[in-house]
Amino acid sequence: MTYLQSVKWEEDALVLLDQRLLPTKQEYVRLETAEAAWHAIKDLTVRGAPAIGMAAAYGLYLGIRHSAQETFDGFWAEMREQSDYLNASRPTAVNLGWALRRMEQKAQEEKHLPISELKAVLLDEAKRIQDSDEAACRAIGEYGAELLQDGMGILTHCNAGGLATGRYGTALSPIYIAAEKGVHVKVYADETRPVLQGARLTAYELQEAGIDVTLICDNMAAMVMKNGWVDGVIVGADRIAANGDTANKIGTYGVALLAKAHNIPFYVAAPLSTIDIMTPDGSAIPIEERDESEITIGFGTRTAPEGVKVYNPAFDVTPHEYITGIITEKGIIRAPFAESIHNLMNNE
Ligand SMILES: CSC[C@@H](O)[C@@H](O)C(=O)COP(=O)(O)O
Repeated sequence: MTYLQSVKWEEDALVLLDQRLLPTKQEYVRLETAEAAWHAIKDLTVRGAPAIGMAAAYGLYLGIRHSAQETFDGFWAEMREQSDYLNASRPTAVNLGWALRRMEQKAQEEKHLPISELKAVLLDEAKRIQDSDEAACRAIGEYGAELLQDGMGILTHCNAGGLATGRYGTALSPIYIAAEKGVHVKVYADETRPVLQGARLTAYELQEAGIDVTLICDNMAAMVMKNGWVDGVIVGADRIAANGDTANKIGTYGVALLAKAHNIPFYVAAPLSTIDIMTPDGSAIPIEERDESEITIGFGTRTAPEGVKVYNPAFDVTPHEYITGIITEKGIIRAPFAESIHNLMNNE
């Protein structure tokens, strides 16, 4: 399988695959400041919840690596400021805040170190966040692959594949791992309006990996299900509330309703870092609204009248009652989700 790494630490800089350019161009951008990382997260150069978390962790290191502070208190004040700044780049994916908190916790644990050594420890922590995320994605794939059988049709929405994280991704990981074991499914990839992560990224990476993929417009999912071509849905997540309600790319809720209507199991695949036990239910998940130009001038051509009112939420929330199971690196959890999530997170 072709493996395009979307987040790398290379020669003292954060290096990101520019996901806005795929599938026609593969270009990496080199970022050396927290401001550059903030903009890359905001403008979707790097995207997908876990990758946003990794980029933020490296971004925080970039923000403090030249700090002239000599005491921990001074350094900590600067670090908190940079962390709050990066945390404000996008509101929905909880992995962003999760990764920043993990960096802060590391700084507190190692506060006795001289500042120069503490900086090195923080860079190591960012690398560890990336490594543990990639391992979690592989484990998600192992659990999820058990749900798949040769010849099944699987529908997915947005990009929660290797381009959203490491080699395997979250929602696509079961498909890749199953293929490694000789179990081949047929994937239907929703193109995912407005910015087409499904078309540009999911269809691209599955095709590169030699997986049978068929691209459909979002509004074709019902027909494809009615035709009997879909045996299961697997999507990623940007934030999962304590009761299992799940925020994912806009359109996911509609897919879940369709799956329910057609009696098709609907799975969410996500690492534990995407579960936010501080958010009681979906109504408390902040939903990012993005610029109207994503809809009116999507790809360089104006497709709507000047001045038309536009509503552009980037995510929606699927209530837990439409979710068959959540595939995590610790196994598949099922209803009652509040209880399953509580048990899972308290055993961590
Ligand atoms: C792996 S993140 C979950 C995805 O399914 C999806 O919602 C996503 O990639 C997030 O969207 P994006 O706005 O591209 O960052």
